[in-house]
Amino acid sequence: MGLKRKRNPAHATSAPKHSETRKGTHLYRQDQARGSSGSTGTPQVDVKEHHGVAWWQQSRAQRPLAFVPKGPKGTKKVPISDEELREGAPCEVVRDVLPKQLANELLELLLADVPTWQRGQWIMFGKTHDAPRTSCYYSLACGQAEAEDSSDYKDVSALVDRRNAPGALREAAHVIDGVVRRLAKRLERDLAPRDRNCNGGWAASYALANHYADGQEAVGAHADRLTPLGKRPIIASLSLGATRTFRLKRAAASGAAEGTSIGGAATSGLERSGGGKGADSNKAESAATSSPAGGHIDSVDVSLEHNTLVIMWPPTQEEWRHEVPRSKAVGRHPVSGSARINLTFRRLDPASAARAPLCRCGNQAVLKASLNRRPPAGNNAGARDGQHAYYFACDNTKGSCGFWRWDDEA
Ligand SMILES: O=C(O)CCC(=O)C(=O)O
Ligand SMILES: [Fe+2]
Repeated sequence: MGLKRKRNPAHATSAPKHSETRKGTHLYRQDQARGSSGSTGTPQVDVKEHHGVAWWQQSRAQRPLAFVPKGPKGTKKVPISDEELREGAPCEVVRDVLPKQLANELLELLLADVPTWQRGQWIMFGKTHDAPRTSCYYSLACGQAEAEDSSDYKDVSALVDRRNAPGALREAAHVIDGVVRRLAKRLERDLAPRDRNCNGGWAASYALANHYADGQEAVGAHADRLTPLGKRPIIASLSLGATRTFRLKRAAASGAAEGTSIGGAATSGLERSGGGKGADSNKAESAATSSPAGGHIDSVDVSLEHNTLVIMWPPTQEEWRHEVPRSKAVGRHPVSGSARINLTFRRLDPASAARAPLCRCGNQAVLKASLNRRPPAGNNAGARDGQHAYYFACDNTKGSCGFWRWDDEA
């Protein structure tokens, strides 16, 4: 706090520009350029040029970060621009989001904290497994971590503890709140009323931190829990350290049948869908339907470089799944090496958490979105945004009691 930092253009324009003159940038970019010839973790691309400029000559701002699969098997990756990503998927990337010095300081500070983070656990067929990453919650609610109700969290596991965010993390959250609110202006009417700028705008109340020591650590395909965040949440995801691939797929395109639900998968259950074991293998599934022109995207890989923010706008958690697959090609960072830290900035919606009924097991049921989008006859579930029907269901991974109820919130 209180440190003088250079102003970042990302905070002032909707298409942040890379500053060639920013102090300290030059050295770092040389390092990135070295990495880009082989080890940035960027997906293998079959083209050498994008928008007429050779790959290695492109500045960080021009270099495409998003790639869609092409060809019948989806093995080729075609770069798309930031605008094409924004048009084809409900998410966008902001490069160099934090002042460089703050991003580096935050990385070092969190790396020092990492040995105290814990592995979440998940249960499959009655067996408990350790998550392939370590995690921790940082509360941004003004030093209130102890006072908050632990049942409000549970994105990961009751095992993962919460602590008050250090100053640099609060400062980063403040910058990110501002960036999200600025970019949210054009989406105002698609946002949940609580997040609209006319109601004061979105602000993160906590950050879920994940540490991936190397390319063997991952998170499987999932949607983040709606229960603690409410319907149509905004989630802002900051990457620090090594470069990894963030894969987004439409839930319907990843094999979900009509009526399939999404949005209730706890991170503790993520590995069920493949992140634990060679998640790269599901690459080809939706390849044929992705448009490199950006009009319609079913699947996209985003290369997450140090200090890049991905904003998942609604309805990402309702309609898409995201993952960080295992990978041999991790783009090393000068400070963290092969390790990557991710912070997902989220806003708790205590009213949403409080509405979840108890299932017959006596646990809080989870809120899920139905992908078939049809509110049931005679029920106003889903009528509020006209897009999704929502329901509550038992979340007991050791054996469901079968509890299920439409959410009829008007
Ligand atoms: O590491 C990432 O980029 C994603 C993490 C994530 O999806 C989660 O914590 O829910
Ligand atoms: Fe997630």
